[in-house]
Amino acid sequence: MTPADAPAITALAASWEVARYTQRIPHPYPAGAAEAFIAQAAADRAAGHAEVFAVTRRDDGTFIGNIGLEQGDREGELEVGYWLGMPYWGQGFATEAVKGAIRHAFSFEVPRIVFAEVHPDNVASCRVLERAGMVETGRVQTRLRGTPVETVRYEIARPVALPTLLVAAVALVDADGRVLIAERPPGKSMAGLWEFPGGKVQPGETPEAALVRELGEELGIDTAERCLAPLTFASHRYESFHLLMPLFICRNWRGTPTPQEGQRLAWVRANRLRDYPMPPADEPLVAMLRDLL
Ligand SMILES: Nc1nc2c([nH]c(=O)n2[C@@H]2O[C@H](COP(=O)(O)OP(=O)(O)OP(=O)(O)O)[C@@H](O)[C@H]2O)c(=O)[nH]1
Repeated sequence: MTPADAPAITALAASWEVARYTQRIPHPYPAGAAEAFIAQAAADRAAGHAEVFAVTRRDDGTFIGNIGLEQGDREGELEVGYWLGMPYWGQGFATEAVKGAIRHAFSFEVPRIVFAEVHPDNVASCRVLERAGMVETGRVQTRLRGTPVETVRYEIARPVALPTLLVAAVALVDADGRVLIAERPPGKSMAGLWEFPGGKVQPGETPEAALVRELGEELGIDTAERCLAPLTFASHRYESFHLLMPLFICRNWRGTPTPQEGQRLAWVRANRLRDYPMPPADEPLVAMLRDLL
């Protein structure tokens, strides 16, 4: 905000429809209040406990409202609050502003949670918070403009960065064009689903070396890195990790694949792979194999 925003604030914040659900906009709106508000915002920002921004229309820079972030009572929590002038309601501006404020808040290390408290009758604002990805977490007894009220609390938590897991996998293809898949044994995650042989790439290992090792350990076969041709890859978000899985194709190996870890094996034509339930990450791979083989 700049002092030049004062006339727009005065004009837009004067309406009761705007002020009624806010904690702080005085009504009627007195002369000098906008200038005082702008000065206070600058002081709060300098002191580091709150930041208030002008919300402006992207195409012409028109001031349309305010959005702010303020330290909550609890450690690691920032409260988001906003208002827009009535001519700018119902056009998605508030949702865009709230999303921007959340992104801004989480660009700093500290906040774990951004929350908002909203009057239950302020249905439009509840929808804005939901569209910005916030969820209702409870009710809070408080006072709004001097009146006791139960507000609705909305929260959004900092997105957790998922580790990327590198797993190498291979489609072993026999002379009849069938592909080998293995069933994940009971007790493992996703037990009962069928997958391509392979496993996690260990630190310091290449995907090819990991596969040569895994094929020995899991299937008792010998293969050479030069017999592994890159085919495609899967990139899939699981709940606790993001899987990055190069899929190789191999038609040459020594020995007969034999389960070394009690897993069931199946040689399947590419167009029958659909009959075997596979992990979600594998679905696009199956389509590619069907086209290839
Ligand atoms: N080998 C293989 N793994 C796959 C496929 N699709 C897929 O989502 N994965 C996932 O990639 C990871 C493979 O890791 P892994 O085989 O080394 O490990 P695991 O889950 O059997 O457990 P472990 O750590 O006890 O060996 C698992 O989370 C598995 O669910 C696939 O087609 N082949």
